[in-house]
Amino acid sequence: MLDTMTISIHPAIDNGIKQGSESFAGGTLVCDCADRPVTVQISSQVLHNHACGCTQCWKPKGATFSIVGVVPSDKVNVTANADKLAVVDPNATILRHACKACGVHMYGPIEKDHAFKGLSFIHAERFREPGWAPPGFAAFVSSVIESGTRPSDMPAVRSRLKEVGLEPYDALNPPLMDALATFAARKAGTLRE
Ligand SMILES: N[C@@H](CCC(=O)N[C@@H](CS)C(=O)NCC(=O)O)C(=O)O
Ligand SMILES: [Zn+2]
Ligand SMILES: [Zn+2]
Repeated sequence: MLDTMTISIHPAIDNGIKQGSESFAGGTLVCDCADRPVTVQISSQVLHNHACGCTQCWKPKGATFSIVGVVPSDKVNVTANADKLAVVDPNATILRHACKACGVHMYGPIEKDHAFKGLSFIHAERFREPGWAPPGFAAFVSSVIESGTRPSDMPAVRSRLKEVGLEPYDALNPPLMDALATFAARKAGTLRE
């Protein structure tokens, strides 16, 4: 079993999670291309930022988790080299727009009928500017097994997440799970206010 100190979660988490700034109200997301990088202007702080262990979210090379959060979709504007963007999977709930050259996911709106419709998923580590809200929990933790983490290492992964203050969940955290269930109950006509 891996020692908790040797477990790598994500570079921006392993080396100490940086605090956000109260006054941060957005900035520019940049892809990894040296030539003609895609830039996306975000006019909002990132909300519900978290570590995600799923196989679908973009992560930097060597990372076990992604760092992902949301902003209102009307706060997202592609400002350069939009021609390099393509949707990774048009059938997914999150329409992840990735740079075709470097692979970085720049923004992923939810446009279908869904509790999170109108929000776009972004990777705040791609902001040029500091001050973005740090991740506050870890989601889809068990899913890291699907990208090659040994099942026997999962206790160490969860211990390390707790050690750095990110409560591990195997889906989303309780407030977001409640939002999904509230949406489902409203649709089913079973919601009690
Ligand atoms: N175990 C699956 C979980 C995938 C999953 O459900 N991801 C979540 C967190 S990002 C989701 O909301 N996906 C919606 C989507 O990918 O559009 C995997 O790792 O691929
Ligand atoms: Zn790129
Ligand atoms: Zn994910």
